Amino acid sequence: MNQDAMKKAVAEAAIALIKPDLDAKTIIGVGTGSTANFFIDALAKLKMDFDGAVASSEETARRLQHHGIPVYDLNNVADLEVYVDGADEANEHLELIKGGGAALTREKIVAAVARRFICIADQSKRVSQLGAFPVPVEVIPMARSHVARQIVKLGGDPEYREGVVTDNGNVILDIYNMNLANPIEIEREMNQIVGVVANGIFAQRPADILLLGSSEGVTTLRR
Ligand SMILES: O=C(CO)[C@H](O)[C@H](O)COP(=O)(O)O
Repeated sequence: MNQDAMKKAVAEAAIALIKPDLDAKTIIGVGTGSTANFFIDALAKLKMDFDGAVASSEETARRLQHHGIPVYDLNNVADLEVYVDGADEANEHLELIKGGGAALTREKIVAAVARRFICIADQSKRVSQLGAFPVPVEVIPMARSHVARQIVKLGGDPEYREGVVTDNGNVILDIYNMNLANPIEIEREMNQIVGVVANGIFAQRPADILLLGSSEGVTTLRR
């Protein structure tokens, strides 16, 4: 089974998981990336069974709308039953690194609001310790150098993601070699730096369910 087939399999497993709880009022939070795209395409087949979606990026909003799924502004949504999204890394505690697609801030906001966060990923994303994947940090453009210097003091090696502007008009620093033995602490410390909008460590709000695809099938991990 190739990687795309695994992504499709976990996307369909997420659909099977949420389907029994859908009703005409359900609004679903939808993530960003290639795995999330498989989820959106599968979700389209159920579009008569729920109300609509909140998107974690402009790209996801466009894909949902292309399928005829209504997209709501999160500010107008009181209750978000579930959020489904991919990840760049996931550990056994369902703590994640996200933001390879530069959508981490909106992803974090939607994950914070949702009652359940289902993470979908292929087996290659599973790690024993987070941190081989560089941690993306969304930064206010004028603070880029200041934030980079502060991150060096925390032990990381920041690299500016050239040419990328987020949906919020900001820039991304990718942080290499950060020691993430305690991801909650590093997530907090990076959030303290003036100019940081959000960082891609999802440890304070990890996933509730992780669906991992491998050639043997889909494994479900719960917190
Ligand atoms: O965090 C993300 C986007 O900001 C994605 O969920 C993450 O990069 C995984 O992407 P993919 O499913 O394409 O491997």
